[in-house]
Amino acid sequence: MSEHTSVAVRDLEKSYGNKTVLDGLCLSIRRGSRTVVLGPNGAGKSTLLEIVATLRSPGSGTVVVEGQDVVAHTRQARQLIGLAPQSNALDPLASPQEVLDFQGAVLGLHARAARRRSSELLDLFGLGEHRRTRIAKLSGGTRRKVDLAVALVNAPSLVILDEPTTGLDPLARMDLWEELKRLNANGEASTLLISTQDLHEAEVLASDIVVLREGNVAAHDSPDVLKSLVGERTLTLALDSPGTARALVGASRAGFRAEPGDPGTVRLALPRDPAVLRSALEDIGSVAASVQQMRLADPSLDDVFASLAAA
Ligand SMILES: Nc1ncnc2c1ncn2[C@@H]1O[C@H](COP(=O)(O)OP(=O)(O)OP(=O)(O)O)[C@@H](O)[C@H]1O
Repeated sequence: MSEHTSVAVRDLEKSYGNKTVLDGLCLSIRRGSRTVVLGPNGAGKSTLLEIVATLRSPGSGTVVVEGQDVVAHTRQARQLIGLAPQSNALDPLASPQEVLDFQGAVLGLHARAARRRSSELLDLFGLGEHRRTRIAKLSGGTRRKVDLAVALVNAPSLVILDEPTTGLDPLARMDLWEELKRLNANGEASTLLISTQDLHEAEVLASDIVVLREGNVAAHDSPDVLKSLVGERTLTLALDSPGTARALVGASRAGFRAEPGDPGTVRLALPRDPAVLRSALEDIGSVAASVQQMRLADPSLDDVFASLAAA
């Protein structure tokens, strides 16, 4: 296992009855990354995360977290992991302070140390004003922050989040995404492993994306690299008349495509070759006076998902 690897998964197999969910899966999760696992329903995302989190046993294969094998050294591995489960599992009648103190006690901290850690985490998440409010009275977004705070009591090296923003409103989700990025940047959650169904969430959060398909890894790379693999960056120009657009397409040395069904526009997959790019810019320059609008579009994670996960 390299010093840059937080989680090393080798030949992981898991079946339920005769249904194979993970089929010899291999994966290295980069230390310091925000790794987001994507895949269609039933692809095995939760199963994978639960095995890494020591909540489920592998059928065969190995999972090593920060140097600790999750089967051979479950207790040691568990101490390195912070887990915020998919559904809200907190006692609705307890307060954030009580929940955090309790978690500290479960982890074996003395009362004073547990209280100190609770206070640090309440401050870190801006939960001070809610420290004595019953969980049941908190908003969904604030509860999710308490979940996260609970996951961080043991100052884990790896934080695992299964669908962290499900059920939250758009503002609460954005707030939580910012929080997660901040925690990752300041080292409180130095490696994040997150599953989601939501491509926008992946787009905002991920430094690395893993796409699962048929029990194995279909792709694992940065969002930008994955997007560049499945699609092209395109430039669309709206010109002042369909005639100018036709003339530009006809005279172009760089091979513009006309946008079907949209007269007066031309579309160019941005060339990677600098010489071709220059000639495209010269062609565009020749009709510069006619350009009304320009739009640059990147391939999206939807394109990545459609191409890799559903293939
Ligand atoms: N305890 C279990 N017993 C039997 N089958 C299970 C069990 N847990 C999961 N499965 C099945 O294993 C497959 C993978 O489930 P898993 O929850 O890991 O996928 P997922 O990618 O997280 O799905 P989703 O996106 O729907 O949450 C599914 O077909 C599911 O029905």
